[in-house]
Amino acid sequence: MANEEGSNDARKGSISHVIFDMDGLLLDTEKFYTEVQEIILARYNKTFDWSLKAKMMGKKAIEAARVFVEETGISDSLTAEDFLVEREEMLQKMFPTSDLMPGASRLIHHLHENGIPICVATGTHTRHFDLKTQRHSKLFSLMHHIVRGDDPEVKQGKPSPDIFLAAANRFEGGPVDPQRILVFEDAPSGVLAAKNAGMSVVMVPDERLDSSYHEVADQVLSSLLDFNPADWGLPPFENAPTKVE
Ligand SMILES: O=P(O)(O)OC[C@H](O)CO
Ligand SMILES: [Mg+2]
Repeated sequence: MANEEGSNDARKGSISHVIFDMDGLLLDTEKFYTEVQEIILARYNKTFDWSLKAKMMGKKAIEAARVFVEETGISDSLTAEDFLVEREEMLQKMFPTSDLMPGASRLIHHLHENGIPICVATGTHTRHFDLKTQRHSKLFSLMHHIVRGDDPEVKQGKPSPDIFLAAANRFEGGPVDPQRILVFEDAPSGVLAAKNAGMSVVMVPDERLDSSYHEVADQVLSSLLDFNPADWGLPPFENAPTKVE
């Protein structure tokens, strides 16, 4: 991890802005993608596993779809575009049921109440974003801004830094120096994107993700509930979490 090399420690007191990933970090939506991909692959007598999941998660839909059909060897039978059409009906039913990840609400409220500017940078496109967040609009309204994967400034999806640089530009008084930004991510592509943008990253990975993907992150936590703002010079929580918030 970067902090073992010492480069991260100097930054810990200088964080002024926070960028959140969404799928798998704030919202428990990665399970929906996993489920539909398992269903589609079963038709080809193949199984979906976490080594493939690791290569898809966090990316724009078409970029992840290309990885899916190519890595599974089904591209002669199913194009990336047709894969997206096929999974759409299932996803549209699932997304409105999206739950928050543990600790997401508590951390967002804490940073907002303490005047730390926060935003979201998600690879998901606007139509899916609206479905996923429809039960959580109040919480997402605390974000200064939201950058989605179909934003014109996001030419390439994660691990390109485009989305995080666009997010840094849009804070009040932006662009904010990447060295002052802390990113929260769950996906290997997202952690790389944040590092490519010159930012610090707290990774909150699914426990099934291979631990070799943890190495690029500055800090790795098993839950947002474990985040200690004071580790990064941010205002501390006044109370320990008493429940999954
Ligand atoms: O993890 P996010 O929020 O960038 O979303 C990316 C895709 O929609 C899901 O992997
Ligand atoms: Mg994510």
